[in-house]
Amino acid sequence: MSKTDEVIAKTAPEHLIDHNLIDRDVEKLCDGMVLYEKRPAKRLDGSVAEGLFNAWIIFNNPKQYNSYTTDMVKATILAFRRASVDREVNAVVFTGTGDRAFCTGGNTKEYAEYYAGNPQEYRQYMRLFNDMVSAILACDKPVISRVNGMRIGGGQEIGMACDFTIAQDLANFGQAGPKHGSAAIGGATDFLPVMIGCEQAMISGTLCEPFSAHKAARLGIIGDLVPALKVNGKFIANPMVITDQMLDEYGRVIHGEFKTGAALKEGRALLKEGVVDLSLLDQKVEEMCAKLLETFPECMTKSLEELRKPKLQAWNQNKENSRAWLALNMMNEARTGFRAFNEGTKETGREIDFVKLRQGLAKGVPWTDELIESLMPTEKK
Ligand SMILES: CC(C)(COP(=O)(O)OP(=O)(O)OC[C@H]1O[C@@H](n2cnc3c(N)ncnc32)[C@H](O)[C@@H]1OP(=O)(O)O)[C@@H](O)C(=O)NCCC(=O)NCCSC(=O)C1=CCCCC1=O
Repeated sequence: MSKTDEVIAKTAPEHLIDHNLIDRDVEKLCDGMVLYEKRPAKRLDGSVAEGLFNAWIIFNNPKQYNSYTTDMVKATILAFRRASVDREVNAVVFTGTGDRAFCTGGNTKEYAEYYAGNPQEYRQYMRLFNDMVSAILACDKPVISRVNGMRIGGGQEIGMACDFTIAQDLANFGQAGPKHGSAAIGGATDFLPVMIGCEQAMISGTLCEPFSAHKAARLGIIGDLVPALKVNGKFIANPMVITDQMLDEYGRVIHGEFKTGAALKEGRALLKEGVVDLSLLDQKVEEMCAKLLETFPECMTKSLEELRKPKLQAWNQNKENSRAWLALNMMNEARTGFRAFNEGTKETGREIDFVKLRQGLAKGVPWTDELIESLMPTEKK
């Protein structure tokens, strides 16, 4: 027994007060669609730090790209609270099941089939959503977004609320809002300008064009990335993205941009040949957890509190107005856009004809059920 072990044995209180909010398994709140696991924390040399853990909060809805349902949002709030007050927890790893998606945001089926046209219900949902973002930003432990696959829409928003992001390099990032009837005001419009500057934030928050993990690293949205594709037993960089060239012939930065034409075709073929292996991602995440472990805990929490302020201040300034606007928007554009995504298919497309809508609005047509119905992507475009 070391000297410190002796002191611990002598001075630890017999009874500890539990500061957790509710004493129920997170999994039970949402049919196992959010998992909460305590995994042994390790030192930098890889040895287990006995009695200490990292809390893994895992979205487990892979068939719907780990989009979150209302029950999952509730479970996530409580999971973050649990990790925040657990004395044994060093860091939180926030991730999703599988290798396709970290999270693609709110569950569009639920949006289309329950919340569409029901603003008072969506306002209540948005209370929960806002609490989920706030729970991440208020967690007393450092939060790492382990990006196992695409991080889109609300998924990108909750990802950006985290303190660190480590991604596998096949993952894409971006917003979905204005294409699907929403505005990216669940955190993106607050965090993006702070993280990547106003111009890039504007591009991401309005145009909804996905970008690669390599570009995300270049822009500064993520802290680190690792390769995930193994071809013939060897890790290679995402073959659908330009990773071996910085500039094009005109001096424009192209590193991290998606390949096009024949190069893209080749990249896709290579992707099919390989297998996705997230072991390097886990290694990097463990390494980050170990670095965080080897620090003073209260100084760590204070540093987090201070460094989160730019994000938190923007978020707190806007979140209530955003909630109210999003609720009312469920009467028309969200109602239309999320229904279109939910009812459309790969064949019909999952977006409305935006020009047709704009042509109607230019003539002053009101938002009627008939208008919405006419915009659904039922015919082949
Ligand atoms: C671009 C995509 C993320 C990926 O496209 P692709 O790779 O072509 O896959 P799909 O065939 O589209 O999807 C595969 C299956 O997953 C289902 N899916 C995907 N995303 C969701 C989701 N968010 N909710 C429910 N189900 C989802 C999809 O239906 C497919 O299943 P199927 O059985 O039909 O084969 C693309 O999937 C995409 O654009 N997804 C939707 C993104 C989105 O609109 N998210 C919501 C954004 S809004 C939001 O998150 C908000 C947060 C809080 C504030 C308010 C707000 O709006």
